[in-house]
Amino acid sequence: MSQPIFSAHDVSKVYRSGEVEVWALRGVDLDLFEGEMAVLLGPSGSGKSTLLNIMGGLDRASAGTVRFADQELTDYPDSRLTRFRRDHVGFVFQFYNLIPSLTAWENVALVTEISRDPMPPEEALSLVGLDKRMDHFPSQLSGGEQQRVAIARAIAKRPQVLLCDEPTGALDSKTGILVLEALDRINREFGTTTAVITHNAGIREIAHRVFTFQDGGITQMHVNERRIRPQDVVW
Ligand SMILES: Nc1ncnc2c1ncn2[C@@H]1O[C@H](COP(=O)(O)OP(=O)(O)OP(=O)(O)O)[C@@H](O)[C@H]1O
Repeated sequence: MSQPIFSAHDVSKVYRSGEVEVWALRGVDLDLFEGEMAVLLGPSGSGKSTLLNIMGGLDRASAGTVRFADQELTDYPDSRLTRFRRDHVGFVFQFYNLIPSLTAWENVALVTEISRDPMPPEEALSLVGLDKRMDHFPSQLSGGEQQRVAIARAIAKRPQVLLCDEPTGALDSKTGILVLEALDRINREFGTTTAVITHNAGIREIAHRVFTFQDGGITQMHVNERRIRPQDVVW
């Protein structure tokens, strides 16, 4: 770990609906270092997803700045933000958003066809342990396997950053651990900077650093002296 690849500085986000204002983020600072695995914890509504979406270019801050490497994202027009997202960021969400009528291989190929320097879909699927399931449709796969297809789809374009919002939220412990193993492997082998939002406090121990959110702010940052392997996570 050396340089921050992401720097969010004094980021606030206000959602307005008529007279009502919701402050989702209140002046948050967060750096993510190249190659780091970060876990974001905190109660529902504390602002975790909002910050991840802003860093990944899916949403915009109301105030503050976000930098990625040497790019200042804050004032990018939509077209440039879309390009940044496409070129550099992989997203994994709680629900896998696979296309049901396409096989695992085809779901991944959809992304590799429009990427600049992708790995072949079969390589991405092999990295998440699904080399034997490439021709299966989502309905023929378990929840954990579908999530691993979603991870393969996210990493196939070789993103520098992987942003994961509750990737194990819909999974039991056994399949959840397989999903964490896939994320851990990609982080270690490719040095992909990875941020994982979770409600499962046991997962914190696989991270280099753990950020705890409360009421739209980060109230604690903890450095793990020793990271544990996903298979040793106590669910
Ligand atoms: N589009 C929106 N319009 C209005 N309010 C929103 C919107 N998106 C989020 N919020 C509010 O912003 C606050 C932060 O939401 P956010 O989803 O970032 O929290 P979170 O910590 O990720 O929660 P969870 O763990 O439940 O996903 C919440 O009060 C939420 O209701």
